[in-house]
Amino acid sequence: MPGDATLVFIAISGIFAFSFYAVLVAGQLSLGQAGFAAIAAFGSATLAPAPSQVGDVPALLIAVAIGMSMGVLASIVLGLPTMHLRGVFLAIATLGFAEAVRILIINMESLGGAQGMPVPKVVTPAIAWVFLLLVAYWFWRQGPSRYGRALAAIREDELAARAMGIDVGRHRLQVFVTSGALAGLYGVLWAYFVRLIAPEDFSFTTAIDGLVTAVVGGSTLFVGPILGSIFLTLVPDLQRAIGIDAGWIRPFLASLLLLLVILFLPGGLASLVPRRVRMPAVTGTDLGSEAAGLETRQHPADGEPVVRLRGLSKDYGGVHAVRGVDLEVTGGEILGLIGPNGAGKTTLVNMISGLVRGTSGTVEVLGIRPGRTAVHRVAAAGVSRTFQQSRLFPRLSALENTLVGSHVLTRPTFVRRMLWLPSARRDEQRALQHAARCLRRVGLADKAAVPAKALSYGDQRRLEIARALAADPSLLILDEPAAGMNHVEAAGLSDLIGALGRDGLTILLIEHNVAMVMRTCSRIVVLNFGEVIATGSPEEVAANSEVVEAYLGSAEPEGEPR
Ligand SMILES: Nc1ncnc2c1ncn2[C@@H]1O[C@H](COP(=O)(O)OP(=O)(O)OP(=O)(O)O)[C@@H](O)[C@H]1O
Repeated sequence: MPGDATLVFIAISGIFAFSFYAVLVAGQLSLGQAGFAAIAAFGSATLAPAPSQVGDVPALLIAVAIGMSMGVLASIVLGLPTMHLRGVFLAIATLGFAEAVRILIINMESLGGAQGMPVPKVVTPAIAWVFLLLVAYWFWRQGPSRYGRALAAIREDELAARAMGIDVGRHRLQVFVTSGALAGLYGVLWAYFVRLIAPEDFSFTTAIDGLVTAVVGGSTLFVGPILGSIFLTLVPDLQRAIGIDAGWIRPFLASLLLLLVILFLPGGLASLVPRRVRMPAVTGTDLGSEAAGLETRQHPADGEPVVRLRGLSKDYGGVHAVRGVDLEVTGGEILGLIGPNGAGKTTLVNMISGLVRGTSGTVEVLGIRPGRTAVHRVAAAGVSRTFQQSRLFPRLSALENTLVGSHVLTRPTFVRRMLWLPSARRDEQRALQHAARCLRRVGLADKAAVPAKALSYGDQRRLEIARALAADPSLLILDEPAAGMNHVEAAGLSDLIGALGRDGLTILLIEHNVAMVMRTCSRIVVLNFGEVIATGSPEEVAANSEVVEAYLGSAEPEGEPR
């Protein structure tokens, strides 16, 4: 049976690991937690009333409130200027912050300098574990909520998450602040347990310990940090039990484990825990938001303008990718966009969905101005898309991918899930049913539980469509959805697109499979060297000599020029 100190260390290292987990679930690597913990530890020890005055538990609770608030404040101050940084750049910037805090504290006489300051010992195993369980509860409820899924989507593919209507900047700051609050909690619990806190307690190695614990335990399932902490805290105990008392063994083992986990078990120990994906029973096939009981969306009526481009151009240095395109797409149209490789098709739809800003000209889509409006707002307005190179969330199941697609239609559920309110369950159930219907519509109902990365290429293309459909879009943009599909699959896809069009959806289809475009679209626009060279019905376009010369002339016998 582990001793009291071991129990406390497991709990508080677990909390510290959760402060890394909080950001890792959103794919963010930050190493400033030791700095937040130091600010919270020294701040609360200085400002909170003494336990002898107000009692142990009240003193600790006040210290926790002070420490966590300081962690939140510090993370906002650090987060605002650094949130645009990604990957290793954010890690370096936050590490620099933590070191600056440590050096500042060493030089502050009032905080005891390098010697540190004494703090009364108040934390017991019971107190530490109550805090750990509260934190674990938070992440348990967060995981399958709309917020938790949005974070997982950001981790898997930030650009695709934006295109699904997720406000990536806000979510990244939120997890950073959560991480600051938890690091603050860790700092206070540490201070009120070890009796003497010193700046060295919050050094670079402390941060690495927390990170290793989170990564070894697993950064995609909430039990990960607890597993990691139990494992790594018990190593010294085990060493002592078998009579090896060398101090280097724990850091050595931790580093070795980190290497092994990264190489062979990227999901950490938590990935050994089996996960369930519940496929809800589905009724009906209507994919509209109203039918799904989700936020309702008003689609443009037939003939109403959906997209209006005026003199739209995009230059990349000397490359004129798109030149002076004028185009209107109206409600209920299935518009095909064809042209040779490099003609500017993807650049054009990137401008329509707001991913790329035009060099000149105007874009108006569903009453908003993509390029001047954040990508997630364009998605929220009803523009949904697939990508030329599949951009699914690889480690999420097909059902979860589709649920993320419904982000813009669903209401937040995290806080209500924490409070166990029935309305949250109801909302989640509706979202699940809607997602399941979208999967069924594209023929993937039996693949709901399969991670996107394990699907066949054709299924991945279909899943992208299901994910885009889940937003109940007013404009659906499909960028080469049939690429890599065989003739039978492409014909099935063409039927699906036709059926969606008959349901009133406005669709913009980029495709090199000309036979499919001719069969599916009501109107076709042909681009060549960034310019529109023809617009008209499939028959008109097929008969246009300029189009035949620029593109169709190179058609292979089966009608699939590349
Ligand atoms: N980010 C970028 N930076 C520089 N040049 C770019 C960029 N994106 C596209 N281009 C160039 O713009 C031109 C149009 O590219 P785009 O991908 O839009 O064509 P496309 O018609 O979609 O081609 P494909 O059929 O091969 O997908 C090409 O010459 C391409 O090299």
